[in-house]
Amino acid sequence: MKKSGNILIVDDNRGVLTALQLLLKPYFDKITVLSSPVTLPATLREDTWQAVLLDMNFTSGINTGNEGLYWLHEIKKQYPALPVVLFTAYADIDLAVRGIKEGATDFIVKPWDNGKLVETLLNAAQNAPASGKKTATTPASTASSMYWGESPAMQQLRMLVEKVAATDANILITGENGTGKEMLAREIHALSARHRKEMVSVDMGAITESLFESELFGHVKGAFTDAHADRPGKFEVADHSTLFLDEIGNLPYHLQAKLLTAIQRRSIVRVGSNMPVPVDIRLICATNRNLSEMADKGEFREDLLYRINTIHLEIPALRERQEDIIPLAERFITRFCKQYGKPALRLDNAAREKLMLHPWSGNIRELEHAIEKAVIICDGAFLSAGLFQLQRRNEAPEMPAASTLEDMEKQMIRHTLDKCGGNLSAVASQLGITRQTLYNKMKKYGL
Ligand SMILES: Nc1ncnc2c1ncn2[C@@H]1O[C@H](COP(=O)(O)OP(=O)(O)OP(=O)(O)O)[C@@H](O)[C@H]1O
Repeated sequence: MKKSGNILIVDDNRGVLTALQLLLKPYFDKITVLSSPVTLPATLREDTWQAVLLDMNFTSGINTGNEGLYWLHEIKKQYPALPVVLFTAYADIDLAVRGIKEGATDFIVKPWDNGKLVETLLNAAQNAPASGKKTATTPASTASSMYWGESPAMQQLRMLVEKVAATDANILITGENGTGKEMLAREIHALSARHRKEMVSVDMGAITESLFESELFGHVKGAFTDAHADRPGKFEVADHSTLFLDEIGNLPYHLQAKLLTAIQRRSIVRVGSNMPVPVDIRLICATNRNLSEMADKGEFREDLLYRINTIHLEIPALRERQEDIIPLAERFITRFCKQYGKPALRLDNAAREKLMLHPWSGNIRELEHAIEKAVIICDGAFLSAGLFQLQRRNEAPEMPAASTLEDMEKQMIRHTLDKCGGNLSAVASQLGITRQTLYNKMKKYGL
């Protein structure tokens, strides 16, 4: 029988550890046991793992299970795709359900049934990406810098992503502009067995109709005037990898059939050839449009929609997950402070409030840009509300558009001077700069 890779068992009862080592020996290549979770992070780094069996109650006498949940969290932060099975001494369904919500794959109640325990662990190990190769324990931080956030909607999305990333199911990602659809596609690719090859992206909104076939399916030399050599299309380039079709809702109706044929047949034919070339791709599509509504109106082929949305992931708008605004902003601040060689800046209270109240119609992209501008302009230790000139949709800009950073800074100072009736102390404080810096800048810009 083929064994199921490496398993790590954490439990503070040595008798349990010994029993499980004996029981699981025929099923796993390597069984490592830890009687304390303290060394768990280091042990995880030492090898690749297909599953972890994690006790929930470590501190004798305090059987709240919180310590188990804490360690579950720690594992999932670093290794989101690694299956974790919870092991609990009590049939504490609430706790187990909480664990499942927080990313555990399954749970086993003590005293356990041997057959069921083996089955549960083998199932979990099978769900590790890449049949249990390195991806199972590739730290999330190396996958991408995507921040999931604390909101229930994003946590739920994360759970779903961890389940489906390792499969080859076609995925449709929807969400408003700037919600992170492409970033999510990259995250899924990074968590999948296909991550060794780069994901191939195509912006369907940017492809001209005349180039559609050649871009996606390639061409052979002489197929048309400019076809000076054979050239593979994106489908072939993405062979054994992920093909990301962004803005799929912008694909004209008559071209949708051609895309459908390629997906259905799992092969393409280069323009000017009649030889089908098989392709093995995982398809992820994204759009900010409502494809079901488009299908109802006859603007999007229903059969294509059915093909591409085996799994549908909807990213909520940023305004619908307010609790994620400040943590995201703080991540961007750290990143841009490093990028622009600034000391670690912090948001002051008024700025926090302003960011929380803004509707962010441009979602995370808008927030990212707002933070970048504020970090560049800020001179003090705090990012103040005045540094965020946020514009609401359908509202005249607070200031006319500026073409360069200096223009922008000049306009921002002029605008704040007007707003504060020329009170320089108020202007300096609103902009988060010292009076001296304000004088210098006013002099520089002739204000
Ligand atoms: N969860 C996240 N954590 C950190 N940064 C994010 C996250 N989501 C999005 N971003 C950042 O926000 C910006 C927009 O993200 P992305 O391009 O993935 O959005 P999109 O939904 O595909 O946008 P569009 O609809 O315009 O194509 C990017 O710079 C990305 O780095």
